[in-house]
Amino acid sequence: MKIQLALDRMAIEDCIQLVETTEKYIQWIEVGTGVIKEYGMAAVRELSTRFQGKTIVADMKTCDAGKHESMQAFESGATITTVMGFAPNATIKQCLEVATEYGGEVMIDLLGVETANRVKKIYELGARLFCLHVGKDMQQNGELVSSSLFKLVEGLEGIRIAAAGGITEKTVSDLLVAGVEILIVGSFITGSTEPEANAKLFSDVIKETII
Ligand SMILES: O=C([C@H](O)CO)[C@H](O)[C@H](O)COP(=O)(O)O
Repeated sequence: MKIQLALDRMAIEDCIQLVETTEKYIQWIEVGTGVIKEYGMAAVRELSTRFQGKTIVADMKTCDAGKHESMQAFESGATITTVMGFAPNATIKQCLEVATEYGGEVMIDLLGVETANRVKKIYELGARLFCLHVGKDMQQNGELVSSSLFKLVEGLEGIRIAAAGGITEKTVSDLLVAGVEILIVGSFITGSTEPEANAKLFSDVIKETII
């Protein structure tokens, strides 16, 4: 089980400060798409250099130019890069090939993917790390990561499942029980006036659920 702290839509200084405040409780650091769009790969370089004990996820959300963008992520110190599940197979394949070359991994972001058949195809390309994702805009309509999303990955052997989208201390236990291994949490921690307390609470609930 891993907690991935999603750093999004904030200044690089705030990203650093948030990780320093919460690092006892988190294992993976997501350099969010918004942060990458603001600062470029310098953000990934900065966070991977500062927090060498952590797994760095570059949330590239690649949907084309798979080879180039994955190389950018790994060359900048990322351990994992993300590619959209609706990207062309050729793009996903390139990302997976580059990850193998660099000894990294690819997380398939299933935002916008609606059928298990599509996920099976991606699995056949070699992907093993999938993220069930309810996007920011969908959250505004009251949507949450729910059991219906798990149907997308049902029956796929040897995969690891991540989940993202408005996860809080109230929803994390059900996700763990449903088989999520990587719990991606953003606003619950980063949008809080007490990020350390919320990170601790999140981690405590997980520990209690696992026991
Ligand atoms: O990936 C994310 C989103 O698409 C914005 O780029 C978020 O980092 C992810 O959803 C986690 O954030 P919260 O929903 O705030 O927990």
